Amino acid sequence: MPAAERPLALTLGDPSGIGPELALSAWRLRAERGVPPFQFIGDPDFLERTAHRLGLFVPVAEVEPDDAVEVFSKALPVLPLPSGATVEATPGAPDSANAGAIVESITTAVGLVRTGRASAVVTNPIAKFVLTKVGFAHPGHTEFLAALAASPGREPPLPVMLLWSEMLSVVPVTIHVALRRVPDLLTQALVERTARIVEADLRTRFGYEKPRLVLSGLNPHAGEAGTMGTEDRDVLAPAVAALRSEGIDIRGPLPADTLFHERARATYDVALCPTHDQALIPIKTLAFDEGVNVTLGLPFVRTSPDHGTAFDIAGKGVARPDSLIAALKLARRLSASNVTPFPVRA
Ligand SMILES: NC(=O)C1=CN([C@@H]2O[C@H](COP(=O)(O)OP(=O)(O)OC[C@H]3O[C@@H](n4cnc5c(N)ncnc54)[C@H](O)[C@@H]3O)[C@@H](O)[C@H]2O)C=CC1
Ligand SMILES: NCC(=O)COP(=O)(O)O
Repeated sequence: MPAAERPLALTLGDPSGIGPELALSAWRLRAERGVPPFQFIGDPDFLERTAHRLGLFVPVAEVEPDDAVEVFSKALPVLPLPSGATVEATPGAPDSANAGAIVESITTAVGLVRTGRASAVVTNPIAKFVLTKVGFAHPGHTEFLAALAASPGREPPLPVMLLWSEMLSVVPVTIHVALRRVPDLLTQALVERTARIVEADLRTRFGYEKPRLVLSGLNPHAGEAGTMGTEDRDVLAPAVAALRSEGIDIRGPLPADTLFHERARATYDVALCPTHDQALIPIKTLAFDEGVNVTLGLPFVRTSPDHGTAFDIAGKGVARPDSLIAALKLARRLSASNVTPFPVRA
């Protein structure tokens, strides 16, 4: 089935967070905002109760994956979890009892893409600590999806987190790790592998002819010639030189503090940053409602809103669906382009 005829697979996320209500809002705005057809993967009764509690009229329809697109104009299609797991959740009160359902929703979404019954995975936010508490071994979706994408007996692909918006796109080279571990993890090989994936995916998935990359420094003033830290000079600069010798358009390391003002942003398409917050603070400042988290380096398309579970506002009916809608629309666009899909299994 061509990607355009397949629904997106939208995961449950943390049911105590804002994800389920955002799914309801996105469905209600489907015509007005051009939201592509999606199916929510979770407990249909839970979603119905969520709509009722918020006073929203949203018909929820339990579907088989192949019926979701047809149903979407009339009702919000929900694919129950294959195990039959049900979900009970109090807004703003995360409970690890739901960890199984949260994870099953993600694995089911990937399975649907793998078998050609969904065009892409769109994830609702999860709170990492809720899963970690019950032994989940992955620090976030990004790393878990890479593990799910691994071929039997092979190393998982290196997943790359891209936060994308019309105004700015950024990539944290190290992702969900403590700051004190960054200098050890930030190797020349990691920078080079990350940049190659970014360059290739921006070209083949996003349609940039020759993407312009920059790399921000790790230390103040990009190390000030080695006097404020040596990583910029000894690790980042050699990585940039190697990548440039391969024909990749990348500059740096450049001081991080002057990389995100308007004139600087006009000189590149994506900024790679050594740490999570160096990358995510500028985009969440400039484009919190429009930003989309995209995992590059996978054999399928995965997007997500840029924000988290927002437990402080869950259940209050004030959460903005803009970033989820942007994530659904970008997933549709990327899955319609020339991506190498999973081999379709019968
Ligand atoms: N893709 C994912 O699964 C992500 C998950 N998280 C998780 O979310 C949890 C909470 O993280 P925080 O740092 O508090 O970030 P957060 O994004 O959940 O909330 C930060 C602030 O932004 C507000 N906010 C977030 N989304 C909003 C929306 N759609 N409309 C209106 N206001 C919104 C919240 O009310 C809060 O004041 C963490 O446990 C983290 O692990 C965080 C980022 C992404
Ligand atoms: N801060 C971004 C974030 O935590 C998203 O992580 P992931 O769950 O998409 O890996």
